Amino acid sequence: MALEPILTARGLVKRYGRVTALDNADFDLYPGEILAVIGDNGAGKSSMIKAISGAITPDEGEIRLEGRPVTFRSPIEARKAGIETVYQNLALSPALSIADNMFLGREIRSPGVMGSVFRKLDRSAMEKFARDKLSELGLMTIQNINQAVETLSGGQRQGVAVARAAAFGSKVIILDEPTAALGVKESRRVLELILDVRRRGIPIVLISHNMPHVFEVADRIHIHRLGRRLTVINPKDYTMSDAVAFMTGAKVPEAVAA
Ligand SMILES: Nc1ncnc2c1ncn2[C@@H]1O[C@H](COP(=O)(O)OP(=O)(O)OP(=O)(O)O)[C@@H](O)[C@H]1O
Repeated sequence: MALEPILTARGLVKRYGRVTALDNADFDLYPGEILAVIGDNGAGKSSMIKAISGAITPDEGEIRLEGRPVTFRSPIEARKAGIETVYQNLALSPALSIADNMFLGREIRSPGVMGSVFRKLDRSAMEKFARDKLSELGLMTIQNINQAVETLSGGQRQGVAVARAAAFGSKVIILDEPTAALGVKESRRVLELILDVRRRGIPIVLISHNMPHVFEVADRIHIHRLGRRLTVINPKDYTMSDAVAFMTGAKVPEAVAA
């Protein structure tokens, strides 16, 4: 295991009225790893990820990126710090092209006054960047980057979203159920993409209910239960049914029982 975690959370609390979504939750992500986050419905996985990615502000607790305390007031602030999140609903704009989608909200402007004053986009620079990023990740099966995203398959869309995250997420990529809506072949492609991203040295947080996918790619599995981290397991040491039993409370991991 690498030395120091790149991203940590300690004692996160988030209440919605009388519901406690996060109840003293801890989290650690190490450099270069794929960390799966699993848990029953309502366990607080999304709330934890939202806190880490700036989508909600926790009531209590501390988040550190590379050892330094951070407070994200919005997802944009988290992104600026290098944390990219791909949500299940993707936030791609179907009618726009692949290249445009790669740059939503951070378009490259033309040099000089045309860009700074007239906000003219540097299309060729954006297309080149999109093509480079997609081919780096082996996604150039998408032939035409000026193609509208609505003409792509679900797996290709997920690919564009992951490529975008990988292109800009300089430090951490968070994927929320990236294979949930996909068929077998497309899921496979996305899993390969996740492994490619890890090979390039970027750590990934993978929230998933799909145990085979989790066990296939994760280096460690964070099990969330009743608003907090129950334990972290190595997928080599446990079976999928152990993981599900821990998640639902049917079994208690030895470390926790002790
Ligand atoms: N905006 C909100 N308002 C009120 N309650 C909320 C809100 N967001 C989450 N909750 C509640 O907080 C708890 C944790 O929800 P969260 O979405 O974090 O769980 P989850 O583990 O991601 O679940 P799932 O796997 O079903 O997506 C749930 O009881 C949920 O109903």
